[in-house]
Amino acid sequence: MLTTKPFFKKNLLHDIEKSSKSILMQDIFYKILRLAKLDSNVILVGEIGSGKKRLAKIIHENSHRAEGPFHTFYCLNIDEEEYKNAFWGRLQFEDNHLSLKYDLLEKTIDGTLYLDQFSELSPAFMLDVIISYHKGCKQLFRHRDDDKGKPRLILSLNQEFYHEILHQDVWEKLLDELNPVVIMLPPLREHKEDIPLIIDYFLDEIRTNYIDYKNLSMSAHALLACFNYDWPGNLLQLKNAILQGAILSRGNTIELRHLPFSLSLD
Ligand SMILES: Nc1ncnc2c1ncn2[C@@H]1O[C@H](COP(=O)(O)OP(=O)(O)OP(=O)(O)O)[C@@H](O)[C@H]1O
Repeated sequence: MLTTKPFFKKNLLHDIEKSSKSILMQDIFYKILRLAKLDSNVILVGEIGSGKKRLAKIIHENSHRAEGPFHTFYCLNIDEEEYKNAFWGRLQFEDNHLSLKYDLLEKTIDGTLYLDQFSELSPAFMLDVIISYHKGCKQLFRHRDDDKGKPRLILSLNQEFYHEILHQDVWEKLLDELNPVVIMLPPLREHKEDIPLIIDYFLDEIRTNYIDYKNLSMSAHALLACFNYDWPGNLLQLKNAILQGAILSRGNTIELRHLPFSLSLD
């Protein structure tokens, strides 16, 4: 299903400059918006909690698939049966005949399929998943003479794992099978200039969602500690720290003592 929606949302470029002070991040956003227009598959590489899924959604929302589904398939601890049903199709008896149903692929026709934590799979299983995806699509779209409708794949890879497989055969094979654009997402400590903006965003989210937290703010001392800390768990860790601070401050001003202890050690 093609939509008449513009590829780039109105004022999005302006929004990018507003949402990140880091040249590194702005550059990634510009790249993301350019590739969103295309149908290429994407591999997002980054540390835990660095914003891979959020970026995947931005790609989806700014593509011609925006009106279609965005579906996440979580690869951590998937059992074989679940995987087989998802990609290989399951037999179904309907209207007096047997047919193959591809639940996951059917759910994401005209949309985006996000394979979260893809690097948790063994290399052999990774290739199996991708080959099964191609086979499933071939079956599903066998009556169509083009690729329209085929879900776009976005894979998330943990940064450490990426460095491990970079020189292995499996990486070459993945590139051959997917022909992807690879985007490297920096950890938060490499775009610290965004920390005040991101904290504002999280505070605002809490103020909007919880009536008892309407007056929530953060002291300059606490903000400085957040700025000085390295955030190994990236945006996810920062988000949780702000949430903890909000609760302990009872919706008032978050002081350094309300934040996780590790911030006071820096
Ligand atoms: N630029 C941003 N501004 C505000 N919040 C953000 C930003 N990027 C990510 N987040 C939020 O930070 C949290 C972590 O982001 P996300 O889930 O996208 O990370 P991830 O890299 O996919 O995580 P994981 O490694 O656990 O799969 C989410 O709650 C997300 O909404």
